[in-house]
Amino acid sequence: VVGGEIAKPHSWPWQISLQYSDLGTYYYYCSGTLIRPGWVMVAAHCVEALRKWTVALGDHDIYTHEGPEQYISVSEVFIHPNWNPNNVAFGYDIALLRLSIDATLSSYVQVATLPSSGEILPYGHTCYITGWGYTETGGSLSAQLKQAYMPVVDYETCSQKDWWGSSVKETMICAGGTTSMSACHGDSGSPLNCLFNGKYVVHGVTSFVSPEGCNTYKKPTGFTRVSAYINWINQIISEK
Ligand SMILES: CC(C)C[C@H](NC(=O)C(F)(F)F)C(=O)N[C@@H](C)C(=O)Nc1ccc(C(F)(F)F)cc1
Repeated sequence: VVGGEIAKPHSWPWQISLQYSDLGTYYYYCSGTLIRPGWVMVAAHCVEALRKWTVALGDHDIYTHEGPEQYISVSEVFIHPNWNPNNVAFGYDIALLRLSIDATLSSYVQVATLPSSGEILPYGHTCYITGWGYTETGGSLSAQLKQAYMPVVDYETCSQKDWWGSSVKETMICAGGTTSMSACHGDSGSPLNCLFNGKYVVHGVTSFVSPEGCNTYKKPTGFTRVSAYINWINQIISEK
């Protein structure tokens, strides 16, 4: 997350970090959102590699063990069938991870609220991106969870040719792009938390930033629009 500030610890209790272990060492890889006690929503581009994934819940500083963390292994990965690893512009950058056991819910670990199917946010709607990704293009991960205000940019604006043009689809959400805040590498899969009647609803899954740099003018961060995938999510969760 470029810009913004360090989040108040555990104020985004559905935020998870996706780690993989290699010879006993854990590596932070991506972020995600707890959507059921036994299910996590991430970006498809995070889980293409066949790895032993572990989800860390109740985390704030990814490098120190502070107490409330739960580490749960992933038993199955469901990548959206239409995801094309060679073209993030097609969309479908969403995947679901089945946890080997259900997370224990507490004030540190909560399930996110998802939007209703087809819900579209208006231009300027208040959202926050949260994540441990790079704090600058070419920088490094943030040890502590960060948050940044990212107002929604509607499809009409975001698909203009000097913005993302035809690379953005209606199954995506654009946010930021004219402020000093953006997602950055490592924020992949992070939730876009949008205020609705005083509650935060997770409307986006962090998908892409400009190859020219994370916070590029008129290249807002691209998110998978969760409300376009509610039926798929419910189908996977109910039958598995
Ligand atoms: C691995 C990538 C698919 C996603 C990767 N995502 C991220 O770094 C994050 F954290 F913002 F989610 C990214 O944006 N990487 C940059 C370097 C990139 O490739 N951006 C990008 C590429 C193509 C388009 C296209 F095709 F849609 F125009 C848009 C952005």
